[in-house]
Amino acid sequence: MAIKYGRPIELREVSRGTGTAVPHALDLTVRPRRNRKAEWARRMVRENVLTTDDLIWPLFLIDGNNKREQIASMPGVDRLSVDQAVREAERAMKLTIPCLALFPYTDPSLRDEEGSEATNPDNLVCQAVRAIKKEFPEIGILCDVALDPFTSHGHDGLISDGKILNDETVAVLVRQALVQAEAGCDIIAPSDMMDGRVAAIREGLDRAGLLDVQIMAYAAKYASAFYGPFRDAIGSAKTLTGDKRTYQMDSANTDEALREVELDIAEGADMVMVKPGMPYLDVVRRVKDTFAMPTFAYQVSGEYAMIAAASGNGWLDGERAMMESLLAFKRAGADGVLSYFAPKVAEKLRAQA
Ligand SMILES: NCc1[nH]cc(CCC(=O)O)c1CC(=O)O
Ligand SMILES: [Mg+2]
Repeated sequence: MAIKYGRPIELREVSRGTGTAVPHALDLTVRPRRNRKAEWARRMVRENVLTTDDLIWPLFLIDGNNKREQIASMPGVDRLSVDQAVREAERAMKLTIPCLALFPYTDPSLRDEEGSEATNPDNLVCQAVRAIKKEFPEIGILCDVALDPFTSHGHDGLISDGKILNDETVAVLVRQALVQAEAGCDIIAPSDMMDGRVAAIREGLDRAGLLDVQIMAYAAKYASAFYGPFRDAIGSAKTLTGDKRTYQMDSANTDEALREVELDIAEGADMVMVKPGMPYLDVVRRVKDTFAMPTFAYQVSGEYAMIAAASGNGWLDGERAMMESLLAFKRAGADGVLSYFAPKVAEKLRAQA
């Protein structure tokens, strides 16, 4: 007897010989629709749920006071001055969103070839970390580690003769991670895709006595067209020369993602991430099944923009598409999702509760 999904499928071939009392009814023993017949029944058999605990909310920062600047390619998302970011942290607390992720728009006058503003202990990100932690010590803060918000060329690393220098970049990333951790950041999230940076950052943190600072590695990060609106948001789209394909992954590969994740775990990552999200759900599933690590997905700016734009044009029910897109990450095995929809989702979940 063939067993498929643990169920003896030939049983239903056996004639019941009893028929049905209803005229024209098919003689079906199994009718999957029974379990979908009412809201209570659907709730009862539901396999995956999305909660506010699954959300990490990325915020964009800008210098100034009481300032909110719209980002054209991300309708509904603003760049925020530090005081406004603190207000959003308060909103996150009320909505029980566990963690914020911070990304700076660096003033062009502060960008240079080496991205030196990245290691300034008083840069915008560090200011925001301190300000948020002062008022809301209970909320988690994740800081991205990479040089692209700070370099004049928009790349994540140092460049020489048009080449991204791996090991020299890693040394700078360690210093960037240290200033962020010293400002009070809880999770260091290297998004640069240099080889060996997780081990180097772990060692740097440990030597500084920052033993409890976690590392969430952007372990399988692909060279993607879906980062476009993010690069508008942090102001690197116009200055970026070339592309990032010598360090970010080729979208054709999944075995390579497993090797990248394995290395980052061996180097000391506490959590791993797959990015982008929706076009890479197969990778999320493979990573979760292979390593059983806390696994996150980043629903990136382009994914947000697609849903927001279609919704703005009346082509999609934006709220339903948002909820469905986030539940898909849970189904694929993700433990959580970085999403620009985080506050909207949390509000929706609260309204449903
Ligand atoms: N290294 C920086 C970084 N960190 C997060 C994103 C993208 C996030 C998004 O698109 O929402 C990027 C962009 C990039 O690698 O070019
Ligand atoms: Mg790697």
